[in-house]
Amino acid sequence: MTIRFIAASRLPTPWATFTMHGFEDEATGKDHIALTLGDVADGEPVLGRVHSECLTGDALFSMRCDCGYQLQEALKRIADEGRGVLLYLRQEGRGIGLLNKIRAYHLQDQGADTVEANEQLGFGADLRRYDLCVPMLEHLGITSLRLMTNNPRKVDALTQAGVTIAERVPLTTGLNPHNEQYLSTKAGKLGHMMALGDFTQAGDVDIERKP
Ligand SMILES: Nc1nc2c(ncn2[C@@H]2O[C@H](COP(=O)(O)OP(=O)(O)OP(=O)(O)O)[C@@H](O)[C@H]2O)c(=O)[nH]1
Ligand SMILES: [Zn+2]
Repeated sequence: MTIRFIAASRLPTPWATFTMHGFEDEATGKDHIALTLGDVADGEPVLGRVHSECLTGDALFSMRCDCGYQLQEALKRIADEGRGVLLYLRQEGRGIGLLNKIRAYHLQDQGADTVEANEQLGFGADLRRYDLCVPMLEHLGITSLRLMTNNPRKVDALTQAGVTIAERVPLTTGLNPHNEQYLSTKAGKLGHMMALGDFTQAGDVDIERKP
C-alpha cells in the first residue's frame, strides 16, 4: 500500500469549514481525500463516512442512486457533532470507473438491475477495496470509527483491513421514484441493512448555505 499524504487546506462548506487532506495512491495514480472536523486524534471513536466516488450523484445531482444525498447528510451530521471524518475514495462505479458505470446504466435503462448490469459487462458486483483507508486514518491519528453506512461488507472489509468499527450508524436518506428499485436491489442482492421504510425522502435534504 503506497498512500502518500500530499497537502492539507481549509474547505468551507454550507455545513462547516472542514480541513481537507489530500493523498496520492502511488500504485494506482488515484487521488483520495479526507475531510476532518474537530479533534479526531484524541483516541475516542470518530463519527465517519467512507464514501466511494459517484460523480453523477455527488456532483451532478443524479437521482438514480442515493450517493449525493448520503454525502450531504454525512457532512451535515459531522458538522452537527462538531467532530468527524469523511474519506472520499476515488473508486467510481463500485470500482468499474465512470464510463463502465454509464455502460451499466445503459443496461439498467433496458431492464437489468445494478448487479446484473455489472455482470453482463463482465465485472463482479463490487470491485472496491478499503485497505487504502488504513494509512489515511493512521495519518489523521484516527483509531476507531462510528461508521455511517448500510453496507455490512464495507464494515467487514474495513475491520479485516485493521480499522476498528466501534459502531455502525445507518445512513438512509434520499429515497425518490428514480432510485427506489436500485435501493431495493441493494437491500436484496447486495445485503445492505436497510428497508425502504427507513428512508427520508429526497426532498427532505436541502442545502442551507450559511455564510
Ligand atoms: N457499477 C455501478 N456502480 C454504481 C451504481 N450506482 C451507484 N454506483 C456506485 O456505487 C458506489 C456507492 O456504493 P453504494 O453501493 O451505493 O453504497 P455503499 O458505499 O456500498 O454503502 P453505503 O455506505 O451504505 O452507502 C459509488 O462508487 C457509485 O458510483 C450502479 O448502478 N452501477
Ligand atoms: Zn451514486
